Amino acid sequence: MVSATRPAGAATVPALPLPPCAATTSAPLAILPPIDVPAAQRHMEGHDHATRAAVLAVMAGSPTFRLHPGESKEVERARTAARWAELAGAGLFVDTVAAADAAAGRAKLDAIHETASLLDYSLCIGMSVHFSLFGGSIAALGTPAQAAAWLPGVEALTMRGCFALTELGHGSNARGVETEARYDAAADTFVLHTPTDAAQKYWIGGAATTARWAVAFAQLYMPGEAASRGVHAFIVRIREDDGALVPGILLADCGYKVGLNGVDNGRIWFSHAPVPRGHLLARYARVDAAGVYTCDAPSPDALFGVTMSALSGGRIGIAASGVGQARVALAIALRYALRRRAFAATPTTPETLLLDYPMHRRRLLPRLASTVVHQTALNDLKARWGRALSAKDGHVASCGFKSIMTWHALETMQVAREACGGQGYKSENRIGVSRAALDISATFEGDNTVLLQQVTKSCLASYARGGKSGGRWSGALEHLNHPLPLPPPIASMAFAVYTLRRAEATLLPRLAAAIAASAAEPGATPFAAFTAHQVAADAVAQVHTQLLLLVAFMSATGTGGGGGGGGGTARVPRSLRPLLDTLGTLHALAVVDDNAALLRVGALSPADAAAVHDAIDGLCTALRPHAAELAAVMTVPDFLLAPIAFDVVAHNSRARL
Ligand SMILES: Cc1cc2nc3c(=O)[nH]c(=O)nc-3n(C[C@H](O)[C@H](O)[C@H](O)COP(=O)(O)OP(=O)(O)OC[C@H]3O[C@@H](n4cnc5c(N)ncnc54)[C@H](O)[C@@H]3O)c2cc1C
Repeated sequence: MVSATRPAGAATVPALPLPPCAATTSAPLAILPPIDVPAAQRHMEGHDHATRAAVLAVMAGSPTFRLHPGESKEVERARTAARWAELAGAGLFVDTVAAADAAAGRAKLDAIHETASLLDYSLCIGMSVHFSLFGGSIAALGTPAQAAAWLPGVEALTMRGCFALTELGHGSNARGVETEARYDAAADTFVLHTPTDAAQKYWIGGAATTARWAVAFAQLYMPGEAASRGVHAFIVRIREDDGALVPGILLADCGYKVGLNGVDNGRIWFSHAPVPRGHLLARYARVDAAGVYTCDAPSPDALFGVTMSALSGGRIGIAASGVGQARVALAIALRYALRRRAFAATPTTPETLLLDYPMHRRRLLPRLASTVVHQTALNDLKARWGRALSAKDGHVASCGFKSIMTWHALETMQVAREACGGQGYKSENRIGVSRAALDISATFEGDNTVLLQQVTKSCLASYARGGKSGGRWSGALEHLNHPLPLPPPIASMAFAVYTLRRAEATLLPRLAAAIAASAAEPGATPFAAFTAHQVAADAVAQVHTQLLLLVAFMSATGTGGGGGGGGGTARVPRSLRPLLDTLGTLHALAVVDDNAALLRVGALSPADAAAVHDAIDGLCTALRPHAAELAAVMTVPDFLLAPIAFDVVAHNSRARL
């Protein structure tokens, strides 16, 4: 995607000059002081700025990182591998998964994955399967001795791994995987076996060609026992270092996908494959030299919960890649809308810039505002992860944020591609191709719909706990203890918080009562009782997650009155407050406008709904003069944009044929 009309790649994020045709055809007054773009870009990046700059420098400086859409999966895989090797060659992975300071190592890795994802989602996912899922499983589920033995090889890429949880027959219901690990006391090994074709491991990133090792999840059977001790994780060699097959392992390629073809997803069958006893990741459950099994969790179900929640940090990475790609799409679409003209009022007047159409602003600017809010809330979550956040709150936030943010990103990319018209459909203009790759983010690392059920279940548990303690609720449900105050002004974040809380105060007790009534029916199970009310449960999760997001943004930025009790980091420079206040308000209005449940439960009156709807147009119009700066706030270097973000006519000139 090298273009004579585009600037050569730059290692740092440049300030975006206002294009000459960005003058408005109508001229609304600016509501903000000039935006402090460099400060806003640092805010969007959040952390590890030097690492991000180093990744960008490698990407900008190497022909390996130029884009070539439409290649075969073999060529794409080879290119992804070459890109990964160049990043490794630049020493970027030193002090990541094997770092003495695990939190700093994780933050550095996040920065590398997020920056790579701006260019190539396959590169991001290939790396994150190896480092965060394979290495992350060893770190989270292994003993300190296992971590010390294996993580240096993971970091140095001498122990290439994949993450083998999903089976053809069991994806979302990972607890139901059928792969067996039977402990053989005489040989002091586990024997891994795939009992049926439905139990083959499926979609395993890296398994088709690159991985030499897998963390494989299997039901553990101890000698003489018919019942499984639950799902356990094993480190299994699936190929020799030279790529040769190993006995007992059969591997196959998943073939072409809708996108993400730079990742070699594969299938794995185990055929009575022996695995040394010391290769069971043994932080929470173990078999000792005498063949005795012990587990720190009270039941196989509890062990599964601990095992999966240890991995929930990976969902934050998926959310972050989504937000990053929404930023790229918005930067491209906004810049295009500041150059492209269509229709004139009279034959003698210039045609109108796309961004001077109210509808065009309405499609792009609320999404841009939400993208900034999501990025801020995510940066705040990462800063608090493992420190000022309980495991339960982290799990809820990671499930909810991943779902809302990846759906938002996918819709935003679709809108951005349409906003660029036919040019948006051209591969070289990136948005559609990136959207196809990102599409999978809605269903992997936890299917979004299923993840939102986790959010609701946690809300229901907290609600029941509060009820049992005499109607005293805590944490995110603390607002249920107080009557709601008078409604704040409509064009404010506080109004959205007020409205979402009103809705939650109705939806959650109503759902709890409905599930309790179903559970009291003869022969009912907790599963059936919850399932009967899944649709209402989804509305609770949507409202709860939007609240978490907005409150996190307000407390992390000190805007909108602080947001009522979020544990945010509030470190943003003063110069950014007006921008963040305005974008936060626009996002808040859009959330209320989009959520029909608020009207259904009477948390929002039809008159207020109409006022919210109109206020969005007002803010979009007012932000119009800042559009070029807002495109720069998306923090995408020029070399990661697309030809349509520059002079599309020059790029397509006859002279360049
Ligand atoms: C490109 C790609 C890469 C992947 N990489 C890996 C990897 O490296 N390692 C790995 O282990 N896995 C990987 N996966 C697998 C991925 O994690 C699973 O696809 C995911 O968990 C969903 O499982 P499933 O595909 O079986 O869908 P299903 O679980 O069959 O879901 C299908 C649909 O049913 C709905 N549904 C399911 N249960 C419920 C319910 N209780 N209530 C309401 N609706 C429900 C879901 O919302 C979804 O829409 C990858 C998948 C892909 C496509």
